[in-house]
Amino acid sequence: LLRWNEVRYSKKGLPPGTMGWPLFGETTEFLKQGPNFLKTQRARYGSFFKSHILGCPTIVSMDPELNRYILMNESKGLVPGYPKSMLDILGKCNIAAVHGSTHKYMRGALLSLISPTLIKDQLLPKIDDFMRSHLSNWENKVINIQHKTKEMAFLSTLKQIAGMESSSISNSFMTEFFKLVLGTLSLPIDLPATNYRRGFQARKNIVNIVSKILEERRASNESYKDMLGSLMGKNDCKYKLSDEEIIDLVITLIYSGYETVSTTSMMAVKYLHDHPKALEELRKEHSAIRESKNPNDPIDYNDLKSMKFTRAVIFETSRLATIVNGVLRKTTQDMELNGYLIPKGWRIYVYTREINYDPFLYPNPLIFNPWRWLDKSLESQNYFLIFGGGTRLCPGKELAIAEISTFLHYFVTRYRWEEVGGDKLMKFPRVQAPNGLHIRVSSLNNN
Ligand code: HEM
Repeated sequence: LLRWNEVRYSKKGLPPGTMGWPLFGETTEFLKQGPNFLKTQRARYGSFFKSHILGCPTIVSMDPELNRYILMNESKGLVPGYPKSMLDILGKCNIAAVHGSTHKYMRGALLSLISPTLIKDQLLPKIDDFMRSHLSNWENKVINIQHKTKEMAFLSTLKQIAGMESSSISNSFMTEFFKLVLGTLSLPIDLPATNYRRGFQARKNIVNIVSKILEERRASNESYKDMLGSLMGKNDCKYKLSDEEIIDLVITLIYSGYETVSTTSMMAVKYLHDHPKALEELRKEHSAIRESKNPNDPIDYNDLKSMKFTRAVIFETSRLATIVNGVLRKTTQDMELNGYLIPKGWRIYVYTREINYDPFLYPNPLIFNPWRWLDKSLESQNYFLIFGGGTRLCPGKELAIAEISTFLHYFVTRYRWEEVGGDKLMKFPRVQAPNGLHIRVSSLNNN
């Protein structure tokens, strides 16, 4: 069977590599050995090789320059190639499902909600208000920081979208959203009790919740200063979206920022715990900001811009933990890439993980060293792909930094913490603590 499968994919012009077993390909090796499997294949076949993973013939590209080229050239037929379960559940107007002019329009609508001016005037005050109360009364408790950061990422975004505080609606929305996330990461098997079926049902429930909010708002004639308010704005909004598009945009916003922001926050807590010098420097930055204010004054935009070391901690955490291993594209036509012929419909795994550990780009790459990012030019290098690149460069980058920075502000100025210990951390295929990451928290002022 192995041989037959290799012959089947031995078309002239394809990149080197192996295809594994019919149907399953090399998925087991990929999931079990993760990055090591890809590194071994690279050692054998170079930085551009073929494989068959997660149900699809796939080209793995690990070359930084080629990766950038692929991300810049969507118009040549290199469109997002996310799995079916993800696209089904996130909706057909979801940003990853649309291309060309529709993508431009949806992206424009999204960017209009998170511009620097809006972050400054509307979003940051909401984020501050949320973090201030979310991070209260943690002292003298054992906290599962993974759970808390997940709640935080979801509820803080919901507040920005619909001005919603913790309530029965936001809690049922959160329960449904967690099911939706699991569904997008599952195999698309539509049978009762599968995560896929549950995720799909959760989507329907979320559509109902948001539709109801839209109806109520239309009936009330009030104007709302939040993202939904802008999207529904009749005359002053440049982007006119249907209800279906508004709902899919809401799901896009929550989904894209959820795991990225929560996991980066959790891993920052982990790395800061393990590196007291970095924690001391970070605390110094935040204490100085706090001392210049009254206890109830919020963090403002100038404070945020002054948090140079915090920004460095966020980048170093994203780099070292590799929260995003890479992004997926697929070919819409047969095409030539890097001197090879790639058939239509093949997936391309733009694998960026190894760049993060390249000793020439990041000396001592396995050491947590936020100071390296104080050299601002590192952030604008061509190989910096932590937030993607090209036409789909993460539009939420600065918003994510605002959220994580505000979280860290209240966390390090209010508390000290130690790990309870023994919690397992997985780095691949997703960064997560399967049984939670537990910390014992005490008040900073009690010592
Ligand atoms: C540390 C936090 C974050 C990281 C590391 C991150 C990373 C990324 C990456 C790598 C991509 C490129 C995906 C691709 O090319 O297929 C991306 C796209 C995207 N991100 Fe983020 N992201 C973060 C936070 C956020 C937040 C808070 C939002 C909310 C607004 C967001 C919204 C999006 C959207 C909508 C896209 C798709 C853009 C498009 O297709 O045009 N991200 N992000």
